[in-house]
Amino acid sequence: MTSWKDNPILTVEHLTMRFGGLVAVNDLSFEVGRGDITALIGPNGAGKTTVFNCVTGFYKPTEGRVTMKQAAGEEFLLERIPDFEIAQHAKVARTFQNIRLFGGMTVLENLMVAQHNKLMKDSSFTIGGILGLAGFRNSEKDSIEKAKAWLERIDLIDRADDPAADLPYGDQRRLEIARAMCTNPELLCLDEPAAGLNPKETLELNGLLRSIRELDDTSVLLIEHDMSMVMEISDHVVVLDYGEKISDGDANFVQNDPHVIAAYLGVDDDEVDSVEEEVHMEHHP
Ligand SMILES: Nc1ncnc2c1ncn2[C@@H]1O[C@H](COP(=O)(O)OP(=O)(O)OP(=O)(O)O)[C@@H](O)[C@H]1O
Repeated sequence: MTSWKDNPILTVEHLTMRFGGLVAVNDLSFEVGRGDITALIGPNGAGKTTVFNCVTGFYKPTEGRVTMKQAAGEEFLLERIPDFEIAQHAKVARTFQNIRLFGGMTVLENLMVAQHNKLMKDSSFTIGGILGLAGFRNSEKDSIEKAKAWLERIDLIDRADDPAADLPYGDQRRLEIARAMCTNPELLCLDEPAAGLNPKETLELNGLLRSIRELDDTSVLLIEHDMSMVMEISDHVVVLDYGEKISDGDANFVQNDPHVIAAYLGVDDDEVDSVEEEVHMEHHP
């Protein structure tokens, strides 16, 4: 199954990222299908975060091309545009490994700040606009409505006026995703969204990600170490090891790929054949 090749929202071609002598990502190509949940996995140091940083404009790749194609057909070469434009114009949003909410602001304010760009644009960046012209007022009302709708969805409407830092960890993670969604992304990039979550919180996260795929026309690209979570919700999994792609397919394909098993077990390449035999034996005893 390779449906992601037929209608990709993101196409990564020959991406290479070097840090001095270290090649963190080497000639990597893959697609992210529109409407899919795609996971980027691999052992520690495989290059996953580096790929994310190239896609979201935090790093300029040494070589290669990253193309974002919006639903309306417009294309953006992400390696050529500054990171703030990637969020605003290309409609790619991201979260980070460590939570980056504004802890002293309320839960609601965190979702309002995310919509700051639109608010400022609708007020024509003027003080008059902000001090009460209809455009700004309407826009502000829309922003509040949107924030409220997201708080309902993540079940935090009762905590709207509490400081974000007072929320339990799992709620902060979901608030971060809601904040990213308030920027209306077509592609949402999540860096280890399940890290530190308990099983109940992971289930809630899965529900949220599925609802985003189904209700918001937003495709999801995530890095994750929690394999059961990845296999449960991903339509497509790309596996990296030492900066190179070693497997690419649906969850079932990747789980049974001896190259993946060998990489996670730390087995050398010349032992892959014997791992393959073992995997085969397990499934066809
Ligand atoms: N800014 C940087 N400068 C130098 N080396 C870096 C930099 N960022 C990453 N690296 C190196 O690139 C390689 C890939 O790192 P990266 O963080 O992308 O891997 P990862 O798959 O995300 O790992 P983890 O699962 O541990 O987060 C590692 O060897 C890392 O030390």
